[in-house]
Amino acid sequence: MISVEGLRKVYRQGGGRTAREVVALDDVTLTVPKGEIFGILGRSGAGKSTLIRCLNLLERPTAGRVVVGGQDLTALDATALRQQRRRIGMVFQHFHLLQSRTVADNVAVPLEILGQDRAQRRRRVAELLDLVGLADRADAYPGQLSGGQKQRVGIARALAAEPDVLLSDEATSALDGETTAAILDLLRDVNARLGVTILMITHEMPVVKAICGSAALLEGGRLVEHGRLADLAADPASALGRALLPARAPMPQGAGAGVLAELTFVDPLAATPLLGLLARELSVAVTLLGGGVELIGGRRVGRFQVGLKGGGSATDPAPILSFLNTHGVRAVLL
Ligand SMILES: Nc1ncnc2c1ncn2[C@@H]1O[C@H](COP(=O)(O)OP(=O)(O)OP(=O)(O)O)[C@@H](O)[C@H]1O
Repeated sequence: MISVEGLRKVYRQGGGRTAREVVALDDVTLTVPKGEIFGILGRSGAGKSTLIRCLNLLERPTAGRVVVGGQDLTALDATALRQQRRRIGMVFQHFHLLQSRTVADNVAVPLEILGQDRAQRRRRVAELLDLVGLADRADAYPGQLSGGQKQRVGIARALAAEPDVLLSDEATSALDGETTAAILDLLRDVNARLGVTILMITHEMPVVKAICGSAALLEGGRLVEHGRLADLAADPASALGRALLPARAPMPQGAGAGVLAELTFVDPLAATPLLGLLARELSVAVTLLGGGVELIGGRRVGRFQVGLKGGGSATDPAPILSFLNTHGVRAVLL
């Protein structure tokens, strides 16, 4: 649904002699499949907002292509671009609602731009407010709403023109924990019911963990990693994976437990018999020292710290690690 190829954005900051160039995006290449909820993580200044503004061409990239639904946005003239932008809805951190308009009239803005008549607009607005759970607040003004309700209006407005893609720029960053969870539930529901592809920009890992199937990490304008959440979490070398499944409390010293290792696997139920196999085939005793199982990207991912003893492990753990790795368990020595 979204394909970004070699995206580069260079800003000029300052003027005259002190002018300097800032590379906000550097050769970013990314594909987001239809129906996916995709998270873009990164610290402040990593280039997240620039990426989202380049995705709908609010900002023109210095180089590279942005293809949405098969249409190369970077190749379009202004009129064609306005048409295509309707396929992309935007949700903002600070909502950007018109304070002098009611909830219903805020949601109707994109429909007015589309030229729909009053009856069509009224029908569609009622549908949208129902979808976001605000049917009873149609005549309220934004100033009379809570933050979570304002964001529901923002989401209804973003969906009004039936977009294929929703771009969410820190949509929950101004909300408390409970409200964040409710808004994420709503976005998940919108994704499941309408099939809208959602790209979420956030600096909060819990947001990604709660809702995304895949994610990417931006650092200094470069995309340093991306993939499916469960695969990232199962990869001990992945920075995103480490953040998804951080180390637990300090591990107790496994006195007499043998060589210490960390085992990571997707779907622990399928992997568990392997520990029995280790005992039978390599005569290795496995002592469980720590770890746990979490639901990440809709899949169960386990990470356990273990002691491995016997089977020659005291001197050479390589055969055990290689046995585990060939059976789909990522095993590293601690
Ligand atoms: N309009 C602009 N003019 C000049 N430089 C800019 C402009 N917009 C962004 N930048 C610079 O580009 C870099 C990336 O900024 P961007 O706002 O995309 O980061 P971000 O990851 O969204 O950060 P935050 O989470 O703080 O919003 C920063 O160094 C920033 O100073």
